[in-house]
Amino acid sequence: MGSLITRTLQKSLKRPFRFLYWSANSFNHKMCAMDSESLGFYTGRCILDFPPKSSRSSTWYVAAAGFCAFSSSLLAGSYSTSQSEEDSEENAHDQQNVKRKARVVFVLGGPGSGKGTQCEKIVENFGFTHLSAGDLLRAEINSGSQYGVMIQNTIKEGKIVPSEVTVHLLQKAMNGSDNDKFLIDGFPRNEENRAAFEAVTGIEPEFVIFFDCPQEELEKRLINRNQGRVDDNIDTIRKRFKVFEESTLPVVQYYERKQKLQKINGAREKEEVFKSLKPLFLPFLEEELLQLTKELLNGIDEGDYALYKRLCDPSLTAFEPDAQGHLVEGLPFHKFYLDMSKRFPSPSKPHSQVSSPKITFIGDEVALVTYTRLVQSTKDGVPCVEAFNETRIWQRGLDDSGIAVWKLIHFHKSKCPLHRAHHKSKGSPHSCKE
Ligand SMILES: Nc1ncnc2c1ncn2[C@@H]1O[C@H](COP(=O)(O)OP(=O)(O)OP(=O)(O)O)[C@@H](O)[C@H]1O
Ligand SMILES: Nc1ccn([C@@H]2O[C@H](COP(=O)(O)O)[C@@H](O)[C@H]2O)c(=O)n1
Repeated sequence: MGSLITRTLQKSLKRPFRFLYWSANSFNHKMCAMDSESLGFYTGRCILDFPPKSSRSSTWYVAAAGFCAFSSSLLAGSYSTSQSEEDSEENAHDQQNVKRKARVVFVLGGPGSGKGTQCEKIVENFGFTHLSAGDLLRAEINSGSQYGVMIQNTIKEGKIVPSEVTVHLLQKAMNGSDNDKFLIDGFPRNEENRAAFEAVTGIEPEFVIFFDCPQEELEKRLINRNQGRVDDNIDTIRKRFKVFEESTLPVVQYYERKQKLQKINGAREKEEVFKSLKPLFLPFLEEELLQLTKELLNGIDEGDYALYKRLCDPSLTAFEPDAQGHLVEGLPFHKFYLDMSKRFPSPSKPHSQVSSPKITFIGDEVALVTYTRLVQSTKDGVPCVEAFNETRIWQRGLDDSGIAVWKLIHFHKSKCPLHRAHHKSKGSPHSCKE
């Protein structure tokens, strides 16, 4: 086990290091030391108490980081495994990490500040997956986990569960999701949470939302929440406020210093709060629509009618050069061209690129994507390029299973005038229609 930890740490750091970490295969509060130069690994040497007396202790953060590099190699499995299992888990984990890099937004605020309520709205509108650290911990209790009793007691006391448990649950949930955009709610609750998450996942949040709300309002909301939570009683609520001030506010301040904090007044009506959140998430939506448009153009280049049908509304309307000034309705007109390109492929597949895109929203459910499309291909072995101005209108609606999806409802395509200087120069790409 020692060599696995040392290898894992060496691999991720590539420099000599000296680490402290706490024992991760039990909750016996043991701190250990490790030194990469001597490859020494000293277990059982108690250096710090757990939990730390001062949550600001820098040694403690180093300890958290050390532990996290260790626990990352144990991602999905149990905490005690054989050497070969460890190796394959390590590889599997590496592969999962290289598969994609998740983008994360942390959502913080006092207990009852509306984190869960607003996360639901963000999920509906901006395609994020919501991971509530509290919900994951409660699910762990209900799953009959060996840590269930410890988690239950910690929550009842309004205290913070050891980071190794919470980070493990978060990372498992992230790896089990097809999405790459996550709203992580109620996390990081303290500096150890923050350091552990960063060390294990290597992910820094895009930004951090902080709902600011006076305590009297929070207390009122929690007393009225009525969800049967063991911590929604006045005793635990007061303890949670204290933990929030002592442990979570320093994290909020950390992100403020890093200019990643988005402070939102959470003491307003739910809809008003959400209005302030929307501008923060619009860039993600713009990116999604641009990706969708590129996927569609790629499908057209490939002659992939199945993909075209999936992305377009059946009553799609279009103005395009091939329709000679007529408004085309429905998909059959487009199917003809896509089938033709499949049946009689040109010697070189066309390749479309999007230039100077601009995205405009009309309300929450309609977006215009305007750009110049450059289509590269070859004609008689000579590279040629055509340019089109295109506007595509996407509308969001629910699919058969009630999931929000964007569909193309209209497009307008017109050919750009030729660039004289460009197509005269010998040897450079020229218009296909020359
Ligand atoms: N802006 C608001 N105005 C009034 N009530 C609200 C508002 N936002 C949320 N609530 C209500 O307050 C209660 C707590 O909200 P919510 O569960 O979203 O808070 P939270 O921050 O996730 O809490 P916790 O940290 O305890 O999980 C809920 O009953 C919710 O309906
Ligand atoms: N990072 C976290 C998050 C939560 N907890 C524990 O769960 C309780 C409830 O959390 P909510 O986010 O649902 O309010 C919280 O009071 C903690 O006891 C945690 O330990 N670490």
